[in-house]
Amino acid sequence: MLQWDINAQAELDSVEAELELVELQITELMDKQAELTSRRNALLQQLEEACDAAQSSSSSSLKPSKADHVMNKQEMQRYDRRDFPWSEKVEQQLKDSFNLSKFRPLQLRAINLTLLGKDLFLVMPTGRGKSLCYQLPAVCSTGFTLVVTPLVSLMEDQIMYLKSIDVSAAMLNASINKESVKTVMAGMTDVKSPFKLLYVTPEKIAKSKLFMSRLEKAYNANLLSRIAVDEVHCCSQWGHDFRPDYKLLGILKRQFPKVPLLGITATATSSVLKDCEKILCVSQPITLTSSFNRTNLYYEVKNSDNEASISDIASLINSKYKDQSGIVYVFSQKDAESVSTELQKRDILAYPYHANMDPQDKSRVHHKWTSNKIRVVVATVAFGMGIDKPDVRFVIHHTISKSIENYYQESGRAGRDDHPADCIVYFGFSDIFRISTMVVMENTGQQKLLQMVDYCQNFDRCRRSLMAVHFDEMWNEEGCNQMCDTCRHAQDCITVDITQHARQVVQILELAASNNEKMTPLKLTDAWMGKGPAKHRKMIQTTTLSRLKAEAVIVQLLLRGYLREDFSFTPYTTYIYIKLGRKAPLLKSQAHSLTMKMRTTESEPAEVSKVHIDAPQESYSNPGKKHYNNGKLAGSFLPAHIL
Ligand SMILES: Nc1ncnc2c1ncn2[C@H]1C[C@H](O)[C@@H](COP(=O)(O)OP(=O)(O)OP(=O)(O)O)O1
Ligand SMILES: [Mg+2]
Ligand SMILES: [Zn+2]
Repeated sequence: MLQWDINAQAELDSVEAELELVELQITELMDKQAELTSRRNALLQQLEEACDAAQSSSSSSLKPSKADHVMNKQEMQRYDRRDFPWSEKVEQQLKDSFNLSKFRPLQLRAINLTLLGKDLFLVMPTGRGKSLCYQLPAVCSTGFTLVVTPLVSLMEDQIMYLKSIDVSAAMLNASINKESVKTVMAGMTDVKSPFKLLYVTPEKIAKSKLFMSRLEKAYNANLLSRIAVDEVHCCSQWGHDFRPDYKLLGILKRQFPKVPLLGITATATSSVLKDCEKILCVSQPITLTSSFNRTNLYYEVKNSDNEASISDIASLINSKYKDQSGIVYVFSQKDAESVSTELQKRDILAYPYHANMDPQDKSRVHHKWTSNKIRVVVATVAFGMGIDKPDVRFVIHHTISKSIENYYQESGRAGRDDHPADCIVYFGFSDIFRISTMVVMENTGQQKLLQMVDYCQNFDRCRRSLMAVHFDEMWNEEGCNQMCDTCRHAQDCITVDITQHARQVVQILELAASNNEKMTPLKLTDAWMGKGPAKHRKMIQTTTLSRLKAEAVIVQLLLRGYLREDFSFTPYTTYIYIKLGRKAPLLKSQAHSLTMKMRTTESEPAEVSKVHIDAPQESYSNPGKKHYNNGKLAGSFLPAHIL
């Protein structure tokens, strides 16, 4: 090869490397642009609402100009009025049948809107009383309300409750005998309406032609007064609990267009709701969303270390939560059994609950816990929808949830009585990968899991604000009131420069790749800490960080795209390896630096170099300019402990 060719090749390589860096920086900036645009739009909307408020207070009439589904707050308030033709009956039933003295936020508005015949999506936090929004209209209307519910146990609980307050209700599901099915089917077209609510599973609508034809008859006789779809997020595969049969529910609105539909959920982002709108064939429903913020819940994340965390959980239950009720969520059936045994050994009345138990055993545990005969249920996600015990004082996650939606829903079972309650997650490095193998085949499983990991590892922002962003809610800094560990212990965190650590990790992975070797998360951490096989330690800078901090750095690099997970499947198991992520090449630049917030309250002080508190999270400084952190030159290849 000519000298000229060699020079040209070298220059081409360097230009290509630089181009790649520029492209990554453009992607970063575009992400930032998207974030700022969405913030600007939110602020513009806020301003517009403030202007509307000022205008409507200066004129007595409400503007009728906009379509219902895009009404602003002030226009919506007209549906809180108590002078509708049905208002008197609604108030009377609230007190006499439901034994409640007043409405909670948004309940009256939802009830008025559905009684006006509007299609409605209602997004309200867990335990805030969504069921009343279709139960009360049902008793105030002629005919019956069809309620689609995902679980038989959920409908059984509701029917038991309605019976106890003398509201007639019926259900149809696979466990009902033929005779009862006949009676219910006849009741559907009986003008005397022997039941006000009819609960069915989505399968019934998707698969039973006989049922659909009875429904048609009831519709033609004006006896189908309303359709409520509970846990409506199950329609969308972007939601956290997708149920294939929910996808077929569009038939309801297509066949019964005049019947108002009410979709209900505690957890749905706006894109999930848009998807549900399409699937259910409702055009432009009004969406009522109440704040996701449960002000009485204290959110906290602790580091998990298997044995130690069980002892920690037990001593919390035996001290702070003495004689109180709670739930400990675990990852698997095996964990449910082993953790409950460990808690029992420590004198705690704890029972396991998981999907593989007999239905009778499940309802026995549920019932004993509800009636305070046992204190703690150690449960998998199978202990889910429909749990309505008001005085749950703690929900502890022994293992992280697989998404923020799941976590919000599971932790939301605490404090339904509005008294203070704690929601604690034990976050462990290896748990990320245990769950990863479980969700890898799900559409957005990996992305959702990483959002949950970010919730646990982020000491920069209030835990509530992270949830707010997730649920597209505008966040007001005062909304937390020190009711999360990040806000309460902000002084226990410092910003640390992890650039050198990141480079060491990348170096290990490069070395492994050159030896054709795959690194599991455990192998990688071991090699970096100078443990494990000697060949991994050759020629690499081992770290002086504690294991906990080394793991935290690796997680941070995963979250920010410097590392990525790589899966390998066998018929029996799934293996996870760590590989370089798309941002890893950025670390080649001396000017690139990377910081993260770490807790100082762990067993030893952070051994990494501190940086000025308001330094940027990641910076692309001018390569010609030196980048100083606390007087130290960042970006040099000195070993971490010297920095
Ligand atoms: N206006 C009210 N005043 C006092 N208590 C109420 C009111 N409305 C409902 N409740 C009670 C009844 C229930 O015990 C509890 C939870 O109601 P429920 O309808 O089951 O919640 P939900 O459907 O919003 O929660 P989930 O998301 O868990 O299903 O709140
Ligand atoms: Mg509910
Ligand atoms: Zn907070």
